[in-house]
Amino acid sequence: MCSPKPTVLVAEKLGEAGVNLLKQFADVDCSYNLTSKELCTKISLCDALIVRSGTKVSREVFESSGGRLKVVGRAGVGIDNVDLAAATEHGCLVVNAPTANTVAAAEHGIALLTAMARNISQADASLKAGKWLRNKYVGVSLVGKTLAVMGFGKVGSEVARRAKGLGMHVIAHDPYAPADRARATGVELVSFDEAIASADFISLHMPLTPATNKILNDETFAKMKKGVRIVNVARGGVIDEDALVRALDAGIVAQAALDVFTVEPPKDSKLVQHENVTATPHLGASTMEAQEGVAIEIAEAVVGALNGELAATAVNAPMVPAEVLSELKPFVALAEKLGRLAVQLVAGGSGVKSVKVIYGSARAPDDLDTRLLRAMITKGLIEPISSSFVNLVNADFTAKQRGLRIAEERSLLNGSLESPLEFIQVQISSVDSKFASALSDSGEIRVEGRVKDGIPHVTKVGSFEVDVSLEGSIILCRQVDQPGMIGKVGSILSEENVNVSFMSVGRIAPRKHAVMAIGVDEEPTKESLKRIGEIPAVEEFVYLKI
Ligand SMILES: NC(=O)c1ccc[n+]([C@@H]2O[C@H](COP(=O)([O-])OP(=O)(O)OC[C@H]3O[C@@H](n4cnc5c(N)ncnc54)[C@H](O)[C@@H]3O)[C@@H](O)[C@H]2O)c1
Ligand SMILES: O=C(O)[C@H](O)COP(=O)(O)O
Repeated sequence: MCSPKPTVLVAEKLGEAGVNLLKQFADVDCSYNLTSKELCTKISLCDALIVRSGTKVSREVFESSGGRLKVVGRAGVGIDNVDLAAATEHGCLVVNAPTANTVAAAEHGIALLTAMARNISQADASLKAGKWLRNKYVGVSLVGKTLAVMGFGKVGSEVARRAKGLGMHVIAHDPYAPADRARATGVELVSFDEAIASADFISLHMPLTPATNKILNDETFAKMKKGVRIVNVARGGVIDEDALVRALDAGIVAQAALDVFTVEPPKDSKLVQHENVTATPHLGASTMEAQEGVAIEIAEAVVGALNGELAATAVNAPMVPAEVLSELKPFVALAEKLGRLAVQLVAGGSGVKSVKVIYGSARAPDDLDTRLLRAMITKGLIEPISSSFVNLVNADFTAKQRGLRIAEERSLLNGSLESPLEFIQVQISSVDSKFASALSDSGEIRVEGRVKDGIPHVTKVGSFEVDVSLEGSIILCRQVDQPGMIGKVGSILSEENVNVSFMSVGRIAPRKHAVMAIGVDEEPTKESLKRIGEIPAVEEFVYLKI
């Protein structure tokens, strides 16, 4: 029998508090040191995967999951070991734990900086080998020296603060960091060339990206002060390691202290064995405190994501602050239902390519983040007509793949600022409709909805005003406006024991055309729908599953 609990595969050692937290909610499989093949085999039985930096979560892993894998949790910061594009394409959310190991990494950076400056590891090894070499291991002082912090993010800024406490003159290079935040720490932001040319010590704290890959190389080493000292607790790949060996041999770089390597564990020992290199095996985040913190942070994020909550630390989906989310929640449901409604009004054979969404709101345009709403409209539009599973993660990607363009527009209203939105309107252009009355005067399918008492309602179909809650399914029916129509349709449905939850009639003028919208709790039989269609005044009707 299938377990009702989700299964979480923990593929690398995770702090006990995190594992315990996961166990309250899921079946937890702690299997370490899996080969790629073993991971690919296991993953098809798992709903979530938790890794640190030692596991490559490749495209093959997502493909092997057969769609079951919903969340990858990275128990740490760097997500360069996770194929994010593949995760997004497979609708798999990637979350990380970005803050719990910041201080540990910064402390390790400072530990390497000071250990390198005073030859601690070399002197220790020499003493343990029975030697007493006091002249050989004379170090350099830190006070008054210039430290260039490359990447002034969470770790970089903590390193900067600590280095200032050691009496160093700290400068930083970070193209995206706000200058006032740096200034508040007493750090001047400078250009890349200025940073590397003026530094006595360089400490690397940027992520590994195509732009930072091998950012320290033969050319950049040549621009540095002779005798510069380098610390890397970021990612090995930001340094061209062969070039670093050459720079060390040439004396351009006097010393390096490295916690991270291009390939881990490093295959080529030339760098690690170099006598001017102090090396640790990627220990930046490895303190008891940081690992417990990271484990709890990632376990909470993974459990939340499996419960359908939007993760605050999502890496490949919009992060929506909790207060914004609670405000938007009813509109999220409305958005999806309007998408479902609109697409079911399209006649077979018309390809849906162009959709316009209008958000009616009294709030200023930049006060409404529509990414979540757009994703849910996309889900509503695509899921009823395909086998794709669409979520917040892959909505934009899936729409693009299907050649579906979604344009968004704001309609600025004068109403109350209390609610984030008054209405959402979805238009599908250049298609035929199976319910001609859903076409607006300008020819596109048009449905509009509002939230009333927390419940989504459709309030306009084509040019007709209606009002039906979008809770079950609905029948839209156009007829010549005349007495007794509600009764006739209602009695056909009641004969079939179909409960009518809501009914509303929108008409252009008395005794002209009207559109009746009927909400039903059960699915009417084909026969009863046929009988509704045969009522003489009924001109067209459609049954839509919401
Ligand atoms: N050794 C470890 O165990 C360990 C532990 C934690 C973090 N890390 C690594 O440290 C690095 C920093 O982590 P963080 O938490 O501070 O990340 P962060 O995102 O808070 O900071 C990274 C900073 O780098 C900047 N940046 C991006 N591109 C840059 C470029 N081309 N030049 C200069 N700066 C650039 C960003 O603007 C950002 O401010 C990451 O690579 C992370 O994986 C390693
Ligand atoms: O990116 C990180 O968080 C650090 O590199 C730590 O990696 P780890 O979890 O493998 O120690």
